[in-house]
Amino acid sequence: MTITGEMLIGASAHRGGQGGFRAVDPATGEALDPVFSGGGAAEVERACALAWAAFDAFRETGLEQRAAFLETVAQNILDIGDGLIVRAMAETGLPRARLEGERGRTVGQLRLFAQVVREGSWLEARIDPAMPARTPLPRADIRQRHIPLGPVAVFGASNFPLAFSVAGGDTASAFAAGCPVVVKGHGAHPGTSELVGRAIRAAVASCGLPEGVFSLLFGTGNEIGTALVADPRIKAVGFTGSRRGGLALMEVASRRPEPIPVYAEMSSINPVFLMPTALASRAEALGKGFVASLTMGAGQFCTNPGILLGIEGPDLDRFVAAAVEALGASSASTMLTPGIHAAFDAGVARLAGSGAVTTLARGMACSGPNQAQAAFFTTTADAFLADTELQEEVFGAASLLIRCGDVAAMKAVAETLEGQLTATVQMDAEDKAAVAALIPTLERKAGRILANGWPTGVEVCHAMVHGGPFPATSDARSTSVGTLAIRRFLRPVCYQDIPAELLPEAVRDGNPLGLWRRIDGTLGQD
Ligand SMILES: NC(=O)C1=CN([C@@H]2O[C@H](COP(=O)(O)OP(=O)(O)OC[C@H]3O[C@@H](n4cnc5c(N)ncnc54)[C@H](OP(=O)(O)O)[C@@H]3O)[C@@H](O)[C@H]2O)C=CC1
Ligand SMILES: O=C(O)CCC(=O)C(=O)O
Repeated sequence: MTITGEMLIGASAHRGGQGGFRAVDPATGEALDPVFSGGGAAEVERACALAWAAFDAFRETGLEQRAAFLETVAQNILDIGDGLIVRAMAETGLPRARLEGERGRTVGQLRLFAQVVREGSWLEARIDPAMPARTPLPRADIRQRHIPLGPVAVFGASNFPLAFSVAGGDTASAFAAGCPVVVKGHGAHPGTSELVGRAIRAAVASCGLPEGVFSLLFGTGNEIGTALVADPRIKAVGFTGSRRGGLALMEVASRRPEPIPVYAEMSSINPVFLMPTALASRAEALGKGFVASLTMGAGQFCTNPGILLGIEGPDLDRFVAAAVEALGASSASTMLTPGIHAAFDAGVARLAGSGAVTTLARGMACSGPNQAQAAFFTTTADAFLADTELQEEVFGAASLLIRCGDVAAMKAVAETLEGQLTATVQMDAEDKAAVAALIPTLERKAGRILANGWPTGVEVCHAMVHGGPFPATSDARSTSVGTLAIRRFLRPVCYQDIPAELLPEAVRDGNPLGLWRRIDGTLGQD
């Protein structure tokens, strides 16, 4: 498949009037062909008009047709072949194995949402039959199903060029809900984005769907993203990126005459609690495991273990010694973009320059452009509690160990943390009581609590929560990974005394879709 540098607006490919830009191979600094054109207000207008025109037809597609569409997108992405991986490697500096794995996750995610669509419980059909003889007042016939919100704006993430980008979790869940999608592709990997965009567009055509179900826009600067979120036909936003970017888009969304929900996944430092018995029994293994999680993908995961908490003493010292050794032997890795690399270096310099922080180790020296050396720091619980800046995420392989006096001090630090995507406890059986005391705090702080694992690597499944209180996300009631992500793009509609022939199939008598429905409060397939 050829990469042309055009935007994909419905069925047409389009060169925008804004300045052109090229992707950069972060490993070499070389600009890659072709030149991509950036769009502006005119392209947003066209894509949103098409998305709106497609909405009513797309949202009433049969469950089977919509599921088949998701499966066709998945197959089309696979059919691009190795060219997709090669282009993504050049645009991101990420290694082949990681990108092949990410492609598998992306395709698997689309197929999982196809199963969800077919199964239909996301419609949450409910029927409270009329009770004409009820006294003192009769009850009307009241039925409910969920419908999609409308066209969704999706911002591709820099750090997952496939799984959180053009056909990533936000797009898959919005399509599953029945929402047309307008993607603002990330400028760091436009070629990868175009290839995947063309795969989606081909699926739209071959599945007989209206062209406005999908568009892909590019643009440097904030103009196009702002215009997209402000467009009255956009009804929700999916975003993964910086706290500043997420907050800016939330502001745009809330100032609209009709404010809309923004589901932004932004900033998380993912605390790891090293409980005393676990440290005593396996400090060295924990030190190595921590460094493997920290340095994976140059640390460019929002689930990266950015702080650790442990109790002062010889066991913690053994952990530190093992981590220092492993981190010192870790090679410098290419980061995704010069901007992300510069932000990492600035964040590391900020920590290294803090009077309250000691540098424990740095990774191996850099040997090419945009490479980052992993960094491991330590401070005390008191210093951490006194300086809120120490909580700021450093995106990349940098982590801060907080030395605590006892388990109570660990809990005190946990209480001051901002919202998190994850919280991890490393525990043995003897730590159970202390962990039980910590869990209520962790539940209030994080979307996912893990024991004896590492937070990087999110399973795409039904029970996953990749979310959490602000600033991990803008809406703690949601997840951006896993099948529950579909809920973000749905809303309930109630039908009261609507004639049978006008009711949607999901709530008709006789259950023509064979759904699980709640009838007068009881779940069943009647
Ligand atoms: N926690 C996480 O999951 C992640 C955090 N990050 C953090 O983000 C930093 C920058 O990386 P990046 O991935 O580019 O994230 P950004 O938040 O800077 O950008 C993400 C997307 O949002 C758009 N955008 C950002 N700000 C605005 C705005 N004010 N108005 C309109 N659109 C906007 C960008 O468009 P444009 O490029 O045109 O500005 C881009 O398409 C990293 O250094 C890191 O700190 C990055 C990835 C994941
Ligand atoms: O750890 C993962 O698999 C997902 C991380 C993520 O969502 C992110 O870095 O944006």
